[in-house]
Amino acid sequence: MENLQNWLSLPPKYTTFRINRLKSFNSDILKDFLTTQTNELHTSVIPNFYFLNLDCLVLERWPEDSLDVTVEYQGKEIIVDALCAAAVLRGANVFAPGVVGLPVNCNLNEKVKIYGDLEGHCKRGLKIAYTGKKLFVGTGLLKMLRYELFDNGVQPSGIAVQTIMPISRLPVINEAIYPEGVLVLQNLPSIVCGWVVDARPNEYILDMCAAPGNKTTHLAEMSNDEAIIIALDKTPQKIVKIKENCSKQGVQCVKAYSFDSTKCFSSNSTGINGSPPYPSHSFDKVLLDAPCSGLGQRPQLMNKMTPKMLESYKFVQRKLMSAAVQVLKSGGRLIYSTCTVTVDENEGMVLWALEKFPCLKLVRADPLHGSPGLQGCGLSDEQRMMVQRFSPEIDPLRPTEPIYRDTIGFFIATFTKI
Ligand SMILES: C[S@@+](CC[C@H](N)C(=O)[O-])C[C@H]1O[C@@H](n2cnc3c(N)ncnc32)[C@H](O)[C@@H]1O
Repeated sequence: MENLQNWLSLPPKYTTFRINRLKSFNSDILKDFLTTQTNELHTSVIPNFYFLNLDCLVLERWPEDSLDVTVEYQGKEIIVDALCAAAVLRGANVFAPGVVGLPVNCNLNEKVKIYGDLEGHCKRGLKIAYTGKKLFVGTGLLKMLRYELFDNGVQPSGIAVQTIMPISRLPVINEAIYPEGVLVLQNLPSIVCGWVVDARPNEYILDMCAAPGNKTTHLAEMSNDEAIIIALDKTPQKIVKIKENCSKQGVQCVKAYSFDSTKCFSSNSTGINGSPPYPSHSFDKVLLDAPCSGLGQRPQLMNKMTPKMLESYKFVQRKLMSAAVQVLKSGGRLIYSTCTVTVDENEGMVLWALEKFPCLKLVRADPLHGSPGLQGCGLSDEQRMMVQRFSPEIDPLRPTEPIYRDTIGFFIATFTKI
């Protein structure tokens, strides 16, 4: 447990991007960008990068002895909320809504020290030094002044601080260095989840909880935009995001609808060419990337999850799984995933589904890159070996490569319908 807690409090040592297979990728753009940053930081070492499985770009952090990022040089302090601080540790800039405190006499482009408010106690708009529990996460250049952030009566947007260097030493890099839609910032296990679905041309695929569409677009791209993909999400505003992402990435084979997927099955439905609900045995593949407690996110600097909230997720997951089983064709594949570490939402859901639906059979969630399922949670060793859990432990049953143990916490299981 202590090992897991430590792991969750730190960011992964890599940044991963998915490369859009529908567009062309030129690695010289990345090399040039890193060379420029390297010169600006007065070092001579360029961070290493490489590819996994053609569509996954892995970018390492600056080696320890190439940069001294621990020195807190003189500079004014900007206070950001814990989520924003976590993003900075992963190499992001500071966006305006994340800023909670900034001294009055700052100038544009002034160097600042970025601190994360660890307890959420800093009052928005604080002008004086914050004395609560805070964590130094990096340095940056101020791009917005106080009046833009707090005083002009509108919700601020845009970059407030351009991060120079997070203490994690991860390169500050985002999708914008490439033409639109070429790169997608995506965690490694989420990319693996796409590989597990393995979308092919002409397959009917349902993505039940799809927003913002990172996996939907991955599936579309791996099928060469030739699968027939239905993307559902309960929240109407999020459908706009899915459509935007499809359009940015040049994806056309996706139809997105705002719908509660627990109700996506109806025996009265006429077919799958329009909006939901759908008849039974409609889809070759169903991806259930379930709403979950999200406890696998890294780094986690603060978490306000209550035991009651934690308990609640399995109920909606069960309803979604029940609908998924109905709309899946016999012989089809159902891929269940979460970005959390709790047994209830992962191994517990597999056990529940196998017991509740005798027509379901657990199969290997290939390609297997994560560790086996947890021991002592009711799954046999054979079943543990079929699922993948992304976590820091080394399991002798299937030791995994270091990069797959330094990801966010994640879980993937695959079923087929008999
Ligand atoms: C883990 S996120 C999905 C991430 C997405 N698959 C991706 O890779 O970009 C879970 C999503 O489920 C949606 N959701 C929650 N309950 C739902 C329901 N009953 N029906 C459909 N979508 C739901 C949430 O709005 C949220 O966008």
